[in-house]
Amino acid sequence: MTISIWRYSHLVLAISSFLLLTLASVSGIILSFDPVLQKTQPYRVANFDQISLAETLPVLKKEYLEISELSVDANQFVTLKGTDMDGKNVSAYIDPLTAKVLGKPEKKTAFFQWVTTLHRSLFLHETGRFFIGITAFLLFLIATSGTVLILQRQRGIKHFFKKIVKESFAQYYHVVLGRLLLIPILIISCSGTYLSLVRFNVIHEKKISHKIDFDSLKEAPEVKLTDFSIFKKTKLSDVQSVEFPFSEDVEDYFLLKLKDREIVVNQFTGEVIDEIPYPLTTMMATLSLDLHTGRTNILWALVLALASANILFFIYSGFAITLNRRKNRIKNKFKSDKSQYIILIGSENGSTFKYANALHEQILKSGATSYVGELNTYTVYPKAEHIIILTATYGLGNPPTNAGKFLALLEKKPQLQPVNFSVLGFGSHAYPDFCKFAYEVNNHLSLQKWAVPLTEIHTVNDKSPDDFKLWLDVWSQKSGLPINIAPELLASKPKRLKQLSVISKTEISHEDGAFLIRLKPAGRTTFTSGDLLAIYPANDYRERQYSIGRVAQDVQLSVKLHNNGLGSGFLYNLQPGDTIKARIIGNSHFHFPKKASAVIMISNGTGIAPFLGMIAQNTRNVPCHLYCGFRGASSFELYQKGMDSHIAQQRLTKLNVAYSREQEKQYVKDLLHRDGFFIAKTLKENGVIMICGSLAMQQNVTEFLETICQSENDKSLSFYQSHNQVLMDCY
Ligand SMILES: Cc1cc2nc3c(=O)[nH]c(=O)nc-3n(C[C@H](O)[C@H](O)[C@H](O)COP(=O)(O)O)c2cc1C
Repeated sequence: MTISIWRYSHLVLAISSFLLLTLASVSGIILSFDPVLQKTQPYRVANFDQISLAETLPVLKKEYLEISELSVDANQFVTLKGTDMDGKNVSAYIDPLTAKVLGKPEKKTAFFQWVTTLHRSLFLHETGRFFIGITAFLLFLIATSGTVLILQRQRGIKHFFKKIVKESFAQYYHVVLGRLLLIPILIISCSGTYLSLVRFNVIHEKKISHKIDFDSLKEAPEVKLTDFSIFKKTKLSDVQSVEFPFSEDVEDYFLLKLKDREIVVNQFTGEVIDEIPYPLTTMMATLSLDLHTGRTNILWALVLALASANILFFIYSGFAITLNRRKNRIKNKFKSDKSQYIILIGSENGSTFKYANALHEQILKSGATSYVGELNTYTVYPKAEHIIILTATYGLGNPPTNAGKFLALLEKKPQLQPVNFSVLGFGSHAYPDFCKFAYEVNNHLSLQKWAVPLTEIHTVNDKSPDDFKLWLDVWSQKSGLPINIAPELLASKPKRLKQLSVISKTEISHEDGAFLIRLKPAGRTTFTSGDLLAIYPANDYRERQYSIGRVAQDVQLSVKLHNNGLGSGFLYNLQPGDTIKARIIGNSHFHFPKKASAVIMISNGTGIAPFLGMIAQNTRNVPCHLYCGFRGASSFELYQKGMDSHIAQQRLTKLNVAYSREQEKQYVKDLLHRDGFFIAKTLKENGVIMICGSLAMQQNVTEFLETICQSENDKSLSFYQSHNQVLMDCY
């Protein structure tokens, strides 16, 4: 609940300010180059920070007939206004040590003036300034609500800078850059807000006025300018300006405007007549201006440019995240206890929502009341006439995470009236337990007294819109609700595909055939071993994923050729030189650990693929132990040569191979039993175990690990899993 309030506030603030924020950011980026360009001009003298007023003023007095003011700007360029020895007016940058004229102060270029006005007031004078002020304050609120969202996502301040799980490009960089640029953005927004508050007199800046007792002013003892102690101790770098006495009357004086105070100095004796520190409001306004414009420091100006550019990225990525969420959002017009049609979804990666939402919208269009929810929210629906369940299957025929509680809820909460039900399973024939969870749901429902089967269970292979349509036609006919959804509306084309060319492919030498294929991505692509390659063999919605081993700069896949296998058949038929389009999916939870005392890799069959790359990439020679299982020695032949060279180069410390159909007829699990003590010790000493291969092997291995962790280390397996010491990628 609280997360949605913060998220909602973050979104509302962003929507209400994004247009002005875009203008302010674009103009802000341009303006941050103004101080950079100014500072490259050659008017700042060497050792500026060391020069005192006692050194410079006498020199200037000697070289000029009259001086009215000396000022130092944010670039530390010194400007003199006065009259030269020929009686001509001077207003120029000067060298404070030699009094030489260095150049003429120039006005801002018309372009920078134009952008400054846009940035400050949108050319709308005070009204524009008001809106810009509000925008700065909204930016502050957006940054604050964003920080709270990151804190909630990371579960506390302690984990603020911990790894972010990459769900999508927009989400990942929105959070990562948000954390990085939080401070500059807070500074930009706070300083902008403060300057606006001062401008509109909400914060009142008190003017300084000096009270001078003119009767007490003395002309003696006359002291030379070089000996004025206040001039001696005041450095030019602390000065904003020095106003010179108008005449030689004792009532005229030097007025020093420093960074933090104003000082009135007797022109004859050098005595400090009056000294008033600036009020806090003035100091804050100067600091805000320095921080908001970057005028005092090139590096800070560049940070401001970067932060402003990132505000533009946040606007883009924020909207991309929202649109993505809205796409799969559940939109309910009617409450569940008022609806005739109840659609319940079991989904892990969200694609099933699209089908459920399409059905829901069509039912609503027909004039009936419909409600969509997740399977875990199952309850009693007093007005329900139909329950329609659309669910995916994961793991070894397991429910998706939003459906894990459904079967228990079903037993606990019987419906009070007879309700028709229909189950549609989403799955893939690439997995041995095709749509298993959907079948379980269907079986359990059939046993409920209140449940009336409306259709047979149907299944959708690989998100096929045509399969969905087959079920929809039957359901529509049986329910008497005429509903039509064109399959084209549901078919989504894969996006952001990269071109890869085939470098080499091995042949299959035995009936248990696996082959290695190496592909080179076109252009620069960042990926590493453990990432996934998604291919679209039929150039449609059907996707097949393979674990990548990165070898040199290439993608290497180890693929088992299945009879009529869509993906494996497609890859096997490729020839060197052919090109394919595919998507590389980052899989950061299964990368070779950056820090580990040792790594134990466990695989069976083609699960060895990512490890082949990781071992080849192990140039730091982290101790690596590979436990891999195959049917027979001929299956391992494909990898044997590579392994020998890795051992010779110490990239692999020890190789352990189990053959299930030959020699001792062992499984990987048996090798692990043999080395149980070593495995427990590796975990205890901060080593990492990586598992890749079939889910059945994963189940066996995790059972063994649970036992050995308890008996040897007195810890549960989940302890090591939560410390990223046991990483799995099984299918
Ligand atoms: C890691 C993984 C495991 C899967 N396991 C199974 C499975 O055991 N049985 C099955 O029929 N489909 C399996 N599938 C396929 C999904 O159920 C199918 O793609 C479904 O349409 C995904 O729906 P969702 O995007 O709503 O989660 C699996 C998919 C993945 C990525």
